[in-house]
Amino acid sequence: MGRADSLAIGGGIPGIALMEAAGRAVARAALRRFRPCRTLVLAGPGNNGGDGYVAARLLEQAGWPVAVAALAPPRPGSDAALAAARWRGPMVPFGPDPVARAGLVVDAVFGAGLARPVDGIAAAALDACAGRPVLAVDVPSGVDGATGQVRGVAPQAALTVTFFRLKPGHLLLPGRTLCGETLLADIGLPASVLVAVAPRTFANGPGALWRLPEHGPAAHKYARGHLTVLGGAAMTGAARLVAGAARRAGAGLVTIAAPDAASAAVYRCGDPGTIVTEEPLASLLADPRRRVWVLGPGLAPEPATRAALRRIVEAGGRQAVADAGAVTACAGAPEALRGAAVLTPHEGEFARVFGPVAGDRPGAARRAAALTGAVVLLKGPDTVIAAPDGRAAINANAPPSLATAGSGDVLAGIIGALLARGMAPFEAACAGAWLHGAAAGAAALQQPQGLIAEDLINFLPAALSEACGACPSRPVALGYTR
Ligand SMILES: NC(=O)C1=CN([C@@H]2O[C@H](COP(=O)(O)OP(=O)(O)OC[C@H]3O[C@@H](n4cnc5c(N)ncnc54)[C@H](O)[C@@H]3O)[C@@H](O)[C@H]2O)[C@@H](O)CC1
Ligand SMILES: [K+]
Repeated sequence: MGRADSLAIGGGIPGIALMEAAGRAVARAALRRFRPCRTLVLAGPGNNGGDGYVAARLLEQAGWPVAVAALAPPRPGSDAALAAARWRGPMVPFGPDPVARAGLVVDAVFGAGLARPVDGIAAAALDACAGRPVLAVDVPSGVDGATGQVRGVAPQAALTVTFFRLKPGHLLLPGRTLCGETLLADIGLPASVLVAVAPRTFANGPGALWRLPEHGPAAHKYARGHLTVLGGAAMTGAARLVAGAARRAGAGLVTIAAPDAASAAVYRCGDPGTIVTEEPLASLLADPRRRVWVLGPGLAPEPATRAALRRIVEAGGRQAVADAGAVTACAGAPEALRGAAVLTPHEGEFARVFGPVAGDRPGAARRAAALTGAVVLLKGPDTVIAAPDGRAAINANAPPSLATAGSGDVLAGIIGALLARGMAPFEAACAGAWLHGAAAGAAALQQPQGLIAEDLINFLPAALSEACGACPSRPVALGYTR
């Protein structure tokens, strides 16, 4: 964001014009969302505070009773100093006391320039915001815009107004929750600066599905991909969920390869696809049409699992999704994951192989992707998908109902199916995470309580149809003649 600002300023847009636009967006949001009330603007010494002075002036012009409390004066000659000079209304001492008397607090203490944990009187004033309506400028002060983590303290905002584009901290937890509702305002930065900035972090959406390869009318099931799920002898339900999800997500053919002991259980519980048992891996790998493999759900984290992954990867021309046991089987030997297409660990599994996430999900996922050469999908309510080339997407459409056993198996199956259908690993993982959340969202509308992973599978076709149906590049149907 800093680079976008300076490119725009270098391109002839004055910094104060951007600040005026930002402050105007904040004032407008206050006028729309809150009733006129005694309003306190907490202003920091940087440009975030500058936005606050502008908002204070405009709200006062709208007739609201406004006061500003400044943590420290802006640097002389800065845009923020100019914005502060244009504020002629009352100043009150900074601290918790004026916060306690305010009907609305505009939090303009720190934004993108947060440099260290918030402490002292700034922390006391922000702590005093608890229970009061807070409108945060750019981000609730104390939330790290790059990681979503709280540094020191941060208030719970009812509304956050941010500028130009969302930042990772608006999507990652706990930042996303602390923002309350997030409103994105256009402050006149031209979209062309994005090309120059070339961001490597994205908010995940259904866009990757628009590139789902299409198959002509003559395509047979192998053209839509043959997916093999390597299942274990215990926890047979996991392989079943993977296979069921993969079939609903459009794989042409799905096979579960499982030990003999598992077959009765797999058959008994529904219709997962084809099942082969006790067939040596070598003979399964002899068929080149078995291009995509999902390993892990229901497999034990043991050397045999690791060896199976290596054999599949080293067979060449194969894509492997490693989940759960297939990931943790490589604890202490992350290089064994090299050559896999997509890894889908949750934070605990991730830590066992790559070390603790330590509050930086995008950073941790990127490091693991660079180390293994695989796309790393770090699961959670704020799933991060990182590619070895440094791209990362943050997925924020997952409802809490997804936190249930088997939900990760469904995700692995979706990703496997999208790979089988010809998507590239990063796109398949991004699209898979989105579909998973969209299916859960649709399920929650029909059935707000009691969602289980099996139900999720049934909502996949609708989620897939909706996401693909939104595709602008699809040809328009010509209709039929009678
Ligand atoms: N031209 C621009 O760059 C624009 C910036 N905008 C606003 O500017 C903000 C970024 O401005 P800045 O880069 O000036 O940064 P901030 O205003 O977020 O904060 C920087 C200031 O806070 C101090 N500081 C940082 N962490 C501290 C801590 N923990 N305790 C005490 N002091 C601390 C720094 O020493 C510095 O003085 C954005 O969040 C946005 O609100 C908007 O006005 C749009 C235009
Ligand atoms: K702020």
